[in-house]
This record gives sequence, structure tokens and C-alpha cells, in this order.
Amino acid sequence: MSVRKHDNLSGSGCDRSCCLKVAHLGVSMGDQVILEDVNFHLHCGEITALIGPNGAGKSTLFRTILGQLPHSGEIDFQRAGGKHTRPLIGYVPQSPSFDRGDPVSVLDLFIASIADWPVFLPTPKKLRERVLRCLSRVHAEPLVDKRIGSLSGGELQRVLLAMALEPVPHILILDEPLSGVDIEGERQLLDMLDEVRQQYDLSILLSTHDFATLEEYADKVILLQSSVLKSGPPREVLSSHEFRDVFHLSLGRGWTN
Ligand SMILES: Nc1ncnc2c1ncn2[C@@H]1O[C@H](COP(=O)(O)OP(=O)(O)OP(=O)(O)O)[C@@H](O)[C@H]1O
Repeated sequence: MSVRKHDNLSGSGCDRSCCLKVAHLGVSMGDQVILEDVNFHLHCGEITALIGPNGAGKSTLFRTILGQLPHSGEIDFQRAGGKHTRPLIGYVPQSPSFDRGDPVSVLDLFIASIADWPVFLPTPKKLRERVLRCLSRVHAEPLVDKRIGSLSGGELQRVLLAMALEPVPHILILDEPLSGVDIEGERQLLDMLDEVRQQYDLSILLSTHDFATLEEYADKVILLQSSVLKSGPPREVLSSHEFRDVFHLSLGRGWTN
């Protein structure tokens, strides 16, 4: 597996280009406080894993960063060089399901997403070539004419990833990309994320319930339960008492904090 982590990128300080700063973020729905005083920074070229139990607010946080939910506090994007702009965000939603018999092909779905062209008309050669170029970013060109409903979990994630990378965003957000993907598909997807992160200096934020691979691919882990309980290098977070408490793990050898 080729996933490599950047050295010394996991600190919370902004000693290198800072992509996204979330400060004192709060989200409420009706009487329910979903997120409260959430603070963290994302950096270019880093993979950050967001973990937390069911209902912790991970998807809500993503939707808020995507601008879909009203919130208090600040979400600020700053480019290298200090310019504040609105970030371009690529988003891969949580396990969208497609009917197995659905006739829509990968090409159809892609065209509906990136171009203003009716899918019932023959696809112009240039448009097909553009889709193939996009799919090539995740080595998925052979999937172009496959029906969406016939894709495996890992193949579907790769197609959705290719769609999220067109145009290439500043920040890539993936909501539980590893769920419904077998071990082989998981490896391929993580390698792919590592590749695009390096190629485009992307900041990647993904949520996961799979802690086994965190140390291998994540530069930083954020443990969320309404607010950030712990953040830092994977080992530090996974061995913390906050992690144990949230996931109701009993003390055993190896838990040091
Ligand atoms: N549209 C909504 N209206 C009211 N409450 C909501 C809404 N969406 C989410 N919630 C609540 O917000 C809380 C956080 O939900 P969210 O989906 O963000 O959690 P999550 O960490 O992504 O969970 P999971 O790991 O199960 O996907 C939950 O209590 C949920 O019921």
C-alpha cells in the first residue's frame, strides 16, 4: 500500500498553508443543539479523519461547511498567501444507493453532473473524452459505460470521487467513503485519496467508523461529539481517554493516556 503521511503536519498551529479554519461553530435544529463550539483547522495536502459515534454530528458538520445549514461561529478559507476566498469544495455523500436495474450509465451520471447536455441525446465525442479524462484521475476509465447499479461499492466510490474532483476543488469532503466497500476496495480508495491529495495538494476531510487504518493514512484525527473532544495525530487520539470514554472501551494494554 502506498499511503504515506506527511511529516510533522498534525499540529493545530498554522505553520504551513492553512486551508480552512472553523472557529466556535454552532448548529442547532429546533431545540436540539447538534454542534457546539467546534474548532479546528484543515491544511492543504493533509488527510483529516473525522470520527465520532452515531449521531455525533459528523454529517451535520459537513453540510454546514458546504453552506447548507445556518450556523453560528466562523468558517474561513484562506489560500496560501493569505487571500480569503470562498473555497471550492468537492463532496462525496454517504452511500448513495442506486437501483440494480437502473439503466443510467456512469457516462450519463457524469454528464448530468458536469455538463448542460441532455443525456437522452447522443454524447458528443468531446464530452465523452472529458468524462474519460475525469475518470482517469481515479483510474476508472473502464467503468465509463457500466450501469451505475451494477458497480461494486468501491467502484461507485471511485466514480463519485472522480465527479467530486471535477473541477479540482480546494477541499474534498467524503462522508463515510469506506462503508460498504470491501477490504480490497478500501485499500484502492485510500491509495487513490493519497494520490490525489499529493497531486493537487488537496485538503481531504473524511468521516469514518473504521479505526484500523487511521494510523496508515490520516495525518490528523478529529474526535467529535457535538464539539471536538480531541484532535491530533491518530495514535494520540486513539489512545486518549476521550476516545475510550466515547466508544465505551474498557482499559487494556496499549491504552496509555
Ligand atoms: N434535519 C434534521 N433535523 C433534526 N435533527 C437532525 C437533522 N439532521 C440530523 N439531525 C440530528 O443531528 C444529530 C447528528 O446527526 P448527524 O447525521 O450529523 O450525525 P453523524 O455523526 O453523521 O451520525 P452517523 O455516524 O450515524 O452518520 C442527530 O441527533 C440527528 O438526529
